[in-house]
Amino acid sequence: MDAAGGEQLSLAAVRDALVRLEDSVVFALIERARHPRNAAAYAPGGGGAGGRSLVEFFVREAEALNAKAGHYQKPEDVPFFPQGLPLPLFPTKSPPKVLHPLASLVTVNDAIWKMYFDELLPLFTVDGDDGSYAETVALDFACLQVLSRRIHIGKYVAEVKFQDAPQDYSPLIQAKDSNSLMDLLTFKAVEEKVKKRVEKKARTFGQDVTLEVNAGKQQVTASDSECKVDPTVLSKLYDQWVMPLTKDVEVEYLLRRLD
Ligand SMILES: C=C(O[C@@H]1C=C(C(=O)O)C=C[C@H]1O)C(=O)O
Repeated sequence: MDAAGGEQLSLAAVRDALVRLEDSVVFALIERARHPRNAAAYAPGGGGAGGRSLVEFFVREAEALNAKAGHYQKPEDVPFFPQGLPLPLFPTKSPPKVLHPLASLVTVNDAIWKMYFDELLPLFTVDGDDGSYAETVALDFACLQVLSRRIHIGKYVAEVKFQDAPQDYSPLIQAKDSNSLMDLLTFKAVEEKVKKRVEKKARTFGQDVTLEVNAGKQQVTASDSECKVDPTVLSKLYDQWVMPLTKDVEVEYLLRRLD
């Protein structure tokens, strides 16, 4: 992962990459929240799209285009519909081989897809239909991609943790003890900070910036209901789904690490 320092992996560098991606996650949700739910974009489509919903049609087509351009070569860039993706049409540079070769098999995208549409979308979009279906699904794709990237960076997190303490991880991997691996790789104090920081980022990035001077201050702090995305949704997203799924990726990667 270039963002984590090329072939030189460290937990600090990987965590830095995760912190920067929080900005992208918050902005992607803010953009999608400009439109209401637009349920028609998720309903089964007509014959022209093989009965698929607009969102599925869009993501499949967008991933095919991305693949032709050379995307999905890195272990953290995982397509939602990998079956039958076209090959790159242009030369690609192989990413540094810092992970175990089986890393490419690890994907939790099905769970991310289900979480995003069934749980998350209703929390940060309002009921309604503004007819902007094409924009809506493009914004959904942006949200899905950034969430997936963030979560699959868990492969690098797991590799660094393994390299830092092979003597602790190896017996658990050999025993296929997923629960103990999960306990070993979990840092509760880090998770608490992540939740607080994403909530703060949503509160900061989600305000309208004005130049009006109010009571001597350049910018009045918005209440949560005035923010473009409810900041508590961000901490819930990370607490209930993003961090648990990242840790699932870590465990899945580690279970293959000695193969
Ligand atoms: C990613 C890490 O592993 C776990 C998952 C975290 C996350 O997804 O943010 C945070 C702490 C750990 O419990 C990490 O240690 O940084």
